[in-house]
Amino acid sequence: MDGELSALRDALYAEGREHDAPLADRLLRRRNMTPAAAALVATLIRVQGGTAVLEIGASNGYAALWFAEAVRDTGGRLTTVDVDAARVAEARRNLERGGLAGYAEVRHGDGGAVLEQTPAGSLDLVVLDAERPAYPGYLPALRRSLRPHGVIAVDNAVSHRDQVRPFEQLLRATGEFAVEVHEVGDGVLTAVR
Ligand SMILES: C[S@@+](CC[C@H](N)C(=O)[O-])C[C@H]1O[C@@H](n2cnc3c(N)ncnc32)[C@H](O)[C@@H]1O
Repeated sequence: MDGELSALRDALYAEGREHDAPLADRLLRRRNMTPAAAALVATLIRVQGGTAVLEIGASNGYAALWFAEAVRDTGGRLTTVDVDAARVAEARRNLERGGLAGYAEVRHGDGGAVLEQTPAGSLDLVVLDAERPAYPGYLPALRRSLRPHGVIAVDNAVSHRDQVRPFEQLLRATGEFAVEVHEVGDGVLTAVR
């Protein structure tokens, strides 16, 4: 692993924890994935050889630094989306600092709309790390845009179990996905098609 990239990620993660600690309003927090959860998803991308990866909820690009590194090595590309323009600018800056801007597109907009525009069967892996109540509404577009053996990864599946459960139940009800919840970081749900 690139030592400078690793040091940048460590610094951003520590800075994010410090930034978030005094903030009562969760929408003002960066709420980065834990390193362990981001590393798990990056490993899935590598094992899968995933080249088309979408993250919904970029924040300042912390987790994107993990996913963009993975797609750099698989010969792919990450698209990461955020509704907040200031965060989009930060994510772009951080990907630039990490030398990974060439492997990632940071889009400003609604992740659901981006999913809707994604060609059928084109995505290898989708990371959901935005507003959890919206996830059930993403399911039709996820089913359309994911390729066979594609993966959906959802953060906070343990820390916010009750908010993720409706989506988990819908995924299981399709009968199309092997669904597991991993007790890594804040909990990562994986659904493999
Ligand atoms: C938990 S943070 C993402 C953290 C990021 N994945 C990381 O690990 O560094 C959630 C982000 O989702 C964004 N967000 C909320 N609703 C969204 C939507 N509908 N589409 C795209 N981004 C959204 C918020 O602005 C916020 O930056």
